[in-house]
Amino acid sequence: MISLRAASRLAPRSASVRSMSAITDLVGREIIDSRGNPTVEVDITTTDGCFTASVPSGASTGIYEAVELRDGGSRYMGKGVLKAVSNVNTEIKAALLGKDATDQRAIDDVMLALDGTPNKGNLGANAILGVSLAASKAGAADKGVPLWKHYADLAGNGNPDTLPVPCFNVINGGEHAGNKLAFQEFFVIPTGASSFSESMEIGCEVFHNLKGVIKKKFGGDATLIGDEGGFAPPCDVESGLEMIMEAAELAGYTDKVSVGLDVAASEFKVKDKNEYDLDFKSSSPDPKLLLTGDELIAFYKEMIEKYPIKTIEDPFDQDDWSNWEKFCKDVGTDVQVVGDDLTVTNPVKIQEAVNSGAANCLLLKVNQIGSISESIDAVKLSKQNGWGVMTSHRSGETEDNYIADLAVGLATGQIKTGAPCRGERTAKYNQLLRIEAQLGDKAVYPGMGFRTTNWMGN
Ligand SMILES: C=C(OP(=O)(O)O)C(=O)O
Ligand SMILES: [Mg+2]
Repeated sequence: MISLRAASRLAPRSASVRSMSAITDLVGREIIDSRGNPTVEVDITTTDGCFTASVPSGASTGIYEAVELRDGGSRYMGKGVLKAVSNVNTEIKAALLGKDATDQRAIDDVMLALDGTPNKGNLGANAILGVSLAASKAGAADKGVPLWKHYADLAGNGNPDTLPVPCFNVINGGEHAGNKLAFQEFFVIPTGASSFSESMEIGCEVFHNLKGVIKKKFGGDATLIGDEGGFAPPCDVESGLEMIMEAAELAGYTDKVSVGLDVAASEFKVKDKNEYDLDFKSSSPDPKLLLTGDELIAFYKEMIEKYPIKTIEDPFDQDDWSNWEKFCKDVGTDVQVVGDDLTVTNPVKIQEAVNSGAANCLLLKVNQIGSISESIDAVKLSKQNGWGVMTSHRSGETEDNYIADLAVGLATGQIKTGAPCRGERTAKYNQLLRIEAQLGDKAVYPGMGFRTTNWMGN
């Protein structure tokens, strides 16, 4: 026989009978991320149960991101997060016990006030975000709805139906791999698929064929993988794009895929010069690979002519506004120009980029800003200004899969969460397959329409 408590979970509670879901306990702990570095995990207990969330961490972090509190010292080579954990277990816990987990904005506001800095430097964005995420899971459970629906409700986005187009990062370079490749991420994007599940099939088949292409060209050692599960061959930018298209052709999907790049150019801008060093990982850099901003723009345009590139992220350094503006003005109608280090999921930075026309898409990384409510604000501001939004993981990840729900709930239309391998990446893709099944016939896959999705919020 089904218990009353279990029965109550099967149907959404109506607003009139729903009681407040008070937080009765809050516990932070240190766990390990996909790179073997400590990160914060938080349990929130309410009358509905215990809800756990964990916080990701970047390697090519933007200088304007909210503060990720690390302990310093010798433990875990200075990367411990016991200070952030202690902030969860003391100050944040004391402030939130008894608060309603369904009132996400109030919970986040309490923590922002408690921190009292513009960049979460006191409590740590990693402490605040862990609690914010766990609270969102508790809130969804209290309402008896899936997490993606709860996120949609928090954003005023009605009943979302749109799965994101996955940007599979199948070649890793930059700070995410030990190869010579300067650009950080090379995406194969199944824009011609007719459903999310078909996009997974295409992504996986291209990925497997790419392994063969790389092995033939560079040998088996070159098929080792980088931080996000993509291959890390000793190739240059153009041959990376070429090999992805060759793999797509071998898999029979030339007409169904586009490609994209995350250049992560802040990592190789030459300090105080309008120059970018595309050989920055070499001990004796090749001077021919030192490009000015204009030369880099010319190179991007040449690649856009030759390959079906639909999106380019961080083409320039986070402070190089003039090159961003020039580039976006030139190519922004046809190609998505994505702000990551430039905008750091921060409404102030996004507004600056909107005003100057430096980008036309937000990369949504919740730990750059440090709370769910502020992430929703960032998405709303971007959408209101006609931007695209790409939901993103970090290069250091955990098994937590909430970004899949966030991508659907906020109708971002696109997601990047690595290659279709490694558990911390597949956790997100597999959750999207589950959500697609939950939506059934209603599920929409935007394909080429990934830049402008059905957004019901305001
Ligand atoms: C996911 C990325 O890498 P990281 O998490 O290292 O910033 C990125 O730059 O978009
Ligand atoms: Mg990036």
